[in-house]
Amino acid sequence: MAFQRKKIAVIGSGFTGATTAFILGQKELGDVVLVDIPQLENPTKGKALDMMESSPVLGFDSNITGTANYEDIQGADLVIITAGIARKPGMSRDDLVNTNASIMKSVAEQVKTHAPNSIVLVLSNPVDAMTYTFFKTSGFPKERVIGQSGVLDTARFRTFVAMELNVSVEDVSGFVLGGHGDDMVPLVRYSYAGGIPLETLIPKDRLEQIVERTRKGGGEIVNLLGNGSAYYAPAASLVQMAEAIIKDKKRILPSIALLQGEYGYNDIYLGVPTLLGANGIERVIELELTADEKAALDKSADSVRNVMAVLK
Ligand SMILES: NC(=O)C1=CN([C@@H]2O[C@H](COP(=O)(O)OP(=O)(O)OC[C@H]3O[C@@H](n4cnc5c(N)ncnc54)[C@H](O)[C@@H]3O)[C@@H](O)[C@H]2O)C=CC1
Ligand SMILES: O=C([O-])CC(=O)C(=O)O
Repeated sequence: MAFQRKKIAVIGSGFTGATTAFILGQKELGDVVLVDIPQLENPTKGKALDMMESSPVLGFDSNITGTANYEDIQGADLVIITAGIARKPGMSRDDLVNTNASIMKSVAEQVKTHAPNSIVLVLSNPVDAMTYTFFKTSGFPKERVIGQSGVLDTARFRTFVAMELNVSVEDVSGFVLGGHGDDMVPLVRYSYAGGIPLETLIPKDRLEQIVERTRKGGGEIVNLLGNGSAYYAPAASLVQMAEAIIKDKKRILPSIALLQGEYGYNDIYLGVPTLLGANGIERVIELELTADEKAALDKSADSVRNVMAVLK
């Protein structure tokens, strides 16, 4: 049987979208269609062509094209949504809600029309509420509408722990639950370096500082950049989720998933451990939480609900 390359649409050709397209291409996960608004048609085409021209040097054969025409995403297997405004210093992610909700609704209509069978990864902030907005507008089944936060938040936690211990990041595992805001819940109890519980390797007060830095990790980059937000680590995180789906790897990764009773919550998109494979979210994994951990998760869920209330 002929090999059929996957078609991946990346909506939004800004910092995160362009970086995501470039990594997807380099990893040959499929052919990439980068989409932006008509006013940015030429720059979007230019970015895509520039990436294509790197392919002989880097040695990849994925096609990367740019467009402002949603018809070009026809039949996409995977759609990654990065469209929307990013925050600047002094803003919270929640300040983006009204602008990005209207962008998300219009993108969802286009995806529903042109890529009705796709699996969708949402990045745009505030991402828990934006994933819910896509879900409601598109009518797609919940397992095909997935938000990205936990892979990034966990990557930040792992980076800080590896820096603290001066060990390989590869040996550090972490676990972040909840909404993608400053009250996200890094679960230290489930975090290890080389299989050794972190609580036995790092003093409690230092671990608390690392947890706090993780919670505010997005803001730390916003303050350093001055005019936008993180994009290398967010793009890498999207690609890890995309790879799990495209290669049906059945990876256990944190995703923003629709909860219908899991962890005691209903009708809310929230970051939880999931199994990611060819069908999207194939399972939400429920963990036993201590009373303190559950209280922290409740607080994070309340913050997400407050943002969702603005939309209703
Ligand atoms: N969930 C997460 O972990 C993260 C979320 N983000 C969020 O991702 C979003 C994008 O961030 P950046 O790429 O840095 O912003 P950016 O401003 O560089 O790019 C956004 C792009 O979306 C485009 N766009 C707007 N409306 C569109 C539409 N209807 N169709 C197609 N494209 C459209 C804009 O023209 C712009 O090129 C922001 O909301 C940001 O807060 C960023 C990093 C991490
Ligand atoms: O902080 C932001 O606005 C972008 C984001 O979500 C992150 O980098 O975690």
